[in-house]
Amino acid sequence: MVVISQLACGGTNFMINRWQHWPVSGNCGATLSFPSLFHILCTPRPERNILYGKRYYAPEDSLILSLRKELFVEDFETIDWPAQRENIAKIDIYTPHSWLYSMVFGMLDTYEPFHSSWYRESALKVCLDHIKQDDIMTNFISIGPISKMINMLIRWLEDGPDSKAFLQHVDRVYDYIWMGRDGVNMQGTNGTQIWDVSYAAMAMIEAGAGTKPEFQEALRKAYSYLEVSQMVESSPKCVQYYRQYNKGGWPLTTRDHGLIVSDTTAEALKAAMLLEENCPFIGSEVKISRERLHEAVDLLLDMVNPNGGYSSYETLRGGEKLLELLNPSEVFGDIMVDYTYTECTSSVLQALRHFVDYDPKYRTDEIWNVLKNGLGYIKQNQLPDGSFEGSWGVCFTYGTWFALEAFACMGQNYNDNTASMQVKKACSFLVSRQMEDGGWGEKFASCSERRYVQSEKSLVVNTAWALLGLMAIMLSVMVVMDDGVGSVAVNSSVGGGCCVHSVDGGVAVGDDGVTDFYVGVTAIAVDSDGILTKRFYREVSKSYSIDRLMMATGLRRAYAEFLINLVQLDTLHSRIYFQSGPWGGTLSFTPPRPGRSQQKVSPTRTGKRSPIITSVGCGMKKCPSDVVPPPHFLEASYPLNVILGGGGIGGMKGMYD
Ligand SMILES: CC(C)=CCC[C@@H](C)[C@H]1CC[C@@]2(C)[C@@H]3CC[C@H]4C(C)(C)[C@@H](O)CC[C@@]45C[C@@]35CC[C@]12C
Repeated sequence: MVVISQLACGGTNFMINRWQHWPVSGNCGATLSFPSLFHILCTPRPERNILYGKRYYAPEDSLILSLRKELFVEDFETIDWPAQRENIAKIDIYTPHSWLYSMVFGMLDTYEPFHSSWYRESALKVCLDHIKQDDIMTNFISIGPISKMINMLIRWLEDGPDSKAFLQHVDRVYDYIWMGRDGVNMQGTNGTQIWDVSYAAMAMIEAGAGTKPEFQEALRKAYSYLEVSQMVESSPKCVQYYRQYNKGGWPLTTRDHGLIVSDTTAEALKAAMLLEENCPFIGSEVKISRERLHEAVDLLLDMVNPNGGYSSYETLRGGEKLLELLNPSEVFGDIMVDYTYTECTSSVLQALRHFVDYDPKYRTDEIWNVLKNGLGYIKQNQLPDGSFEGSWGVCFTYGTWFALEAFACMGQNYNDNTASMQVKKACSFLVSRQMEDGGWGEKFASCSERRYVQSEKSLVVNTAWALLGLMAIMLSVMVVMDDGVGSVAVNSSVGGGCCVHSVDGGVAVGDDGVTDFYVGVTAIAVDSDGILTKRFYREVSKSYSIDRLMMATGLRRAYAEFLINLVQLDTLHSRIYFQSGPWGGTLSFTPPRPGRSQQKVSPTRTGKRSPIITSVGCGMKKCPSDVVPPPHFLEASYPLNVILGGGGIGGMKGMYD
């Protein structure tokens, strides 16, 4: 197949070379292993081979001529196309062509004038067959926007402008296209619908929406959407066409698209279970049968890679080192096979771990095996500074959040001293990156430079991820509140100063004595690209009052009072006391002293202690000797500055109350 696809194209045709001016270059590729991620991202696709192999030309008309003038600075006819293959703007070269790539294409250039027409014909037939199958399997949406357009062009050329195939393609152009303020745009995927619905449903459940009548309809619809979107059948041809079988899985976007993703399947499965568990009204009309949930588990168990990790669309195939040498894309790295990722693995572990409790009888031993190996895989990914590099969000904050969620779902937390060294290091990493303003901010450049690049100001999304990671692993105390609003989870951190607490009702509370005051209004939502989870944080003030807090968050008075009637903080890893009473005063405490017992805190507070909210201890009484307090954590009295962040528990609840 490799040979066929290479023979089907060549190196010197002007159309192919023209494509090299685009981020996705036009060379044919080395494999047809459908439908790995690199097929979406880059170029080795049969459709290009066909356009080249058949020498399709559009007749020159005035539009084409004027486009040539617009696009090329030099006279089009005089351009030496073969020489342009390596002529790429510096800014676009992320992965330069390898020696192997240049050599192979050099050889193909030489072969091109003498190529065998018979061999080419049969290779093109195979390519066309793959394109047709791609159209059928994706309902003419195709894997991504690039192959979509080229498939469509080929069906136009092969089948004709009035053909059913071409018209079916036209119908699905709108899955990608949208009108933005800057004109017509095409998105990189036909959406992120299932991913979004799963996360949104889980956020609503966390926020307590499951018991609020006004949210029933939305949650019911979310569940129905998951029900209709699950893949119920794998094509019998998936092996023949190099596809991952997809029965039981969920795609990132829609069922029509059909390409399941491991972590989307995991998140959708988790959401379905949580909806059933937390919403009594779910299941009365529409029900995802137990059998279908089993099919989702089967698919996840089947997608595990030998290293214990999970890829996104398919299992790791092919020799990645060799194939990477044939990466033609220039602008992307590590795309030739679907690698394994901390994030995908973490999502799968969370879903499977939840499933074991949901249905303790189904394939339990196999699931535990996958869980154990999966955590082992994640551990291996830890970098010396404690962080985990993410691939699908920015970047170390995102990866570390997912890693911590994986450790947490496997039972590690600070509450009962089960946090491993890896977890401590990961938390230390996050804590060390907390900025003076209390938040976290990691620049996009982290992804390309592969090192943590801090932003000037903290950022909403990064702050949320860091807090979510810390909260996942450090939940330590639950206190039921007297006004029935909810419960409080209080956490302390390894870094010595910053404590991250999560409070049911919309906020997480942290206090490191220098942090600003943030209020999380926590809608879990999806960002403008529809990809990433967000919790919204709003900076309110450095000094605050109940009224401002209420105004900023929409919290009702009793709850706002509770929040700001916090907190006696008995330093690192230690003890939290809650006090009620009028807000005011300062909080004095002694910083942690490595290796020594914690000092008692003497709050200068007014007001009476609540009979209901009692003091609670949370584990360690001794500060571990390796803890170095951050420089700002000095022995002093501080105004009680608090981070209120979007709590993992019940983010939006405060908003409803
Ligand atoms: C290069 C061009 C122009 C288009 C192709 C882009 C697509 C390959 C990618 C656009 C969205 C992606 C990144 C998609 C987004 C969600 C993630 C994820 C968070 C679910 C992740 O965990 C697994 C991989 C993702 C599915 C992604 C894969 C690649 C895109 C579709």
